[in-house]
Amino acid sequence: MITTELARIRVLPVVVIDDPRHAVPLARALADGGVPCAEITLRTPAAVEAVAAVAELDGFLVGAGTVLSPEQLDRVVDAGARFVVSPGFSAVLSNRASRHGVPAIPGVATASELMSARAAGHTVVKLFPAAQLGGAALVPALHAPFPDVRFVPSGGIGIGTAADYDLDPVLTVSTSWIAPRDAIGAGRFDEITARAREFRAAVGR
Ligand SMILES: O=C(O)C(=O)C[C@H](O)[C@H](O)COP(=O)(O)O
Repeated sequence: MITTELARIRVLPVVVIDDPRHAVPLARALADGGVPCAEITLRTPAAVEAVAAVAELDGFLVGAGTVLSPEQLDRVVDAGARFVVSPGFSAVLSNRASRHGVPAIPGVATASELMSARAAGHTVVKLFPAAQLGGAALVPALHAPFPDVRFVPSGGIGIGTAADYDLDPVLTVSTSWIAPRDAIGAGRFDEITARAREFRAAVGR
């Protein structure tokens, strides 16, 4: 199962790719650092091509992020995305993902949003933007009334706070800290491998 794989890897790098030719070296750099997965955000025109390139790699789990519309969802699933992530919850996206049989991880920022997502069948949600909402303390607070839910905290989490999120209800920790956009653009893949290793060590297990 995808969520089991994400939980095992324990870190989900969020990446913004400007040039699709960077996608495969980036994926290899992350895997070399012990983090064989990525969420490629649909924030650049290169994103769908980047998903398709990385989907060809054995042993690498690629998802798409910043999925805002059903049309985008169709496109990334066609390109080979194995899971989709959104900053918020949308029933339309949720239905579309189920139709494709692809796991969707919607973002929630409040208990009400979590109730909507749960009513649509989601038991894995992204907690976004985690740091700005109050940080790691939010996880046990929201987990108490929703013990069946696991969280993917995302937003403002860097190496300084990564260890705070090493909590049982956390499925995996999402961060753009590992692969900054400028490092990808400049081809500093060794640096990305080192950051992957460092962040992975910080979230434990
Ligand atoms: O829009 C989405 O679907 C997203 O994926 C949002 C990202 O999870 C965060 O933007 C990552 O936050 P930073 O680690 O602070 O950069």
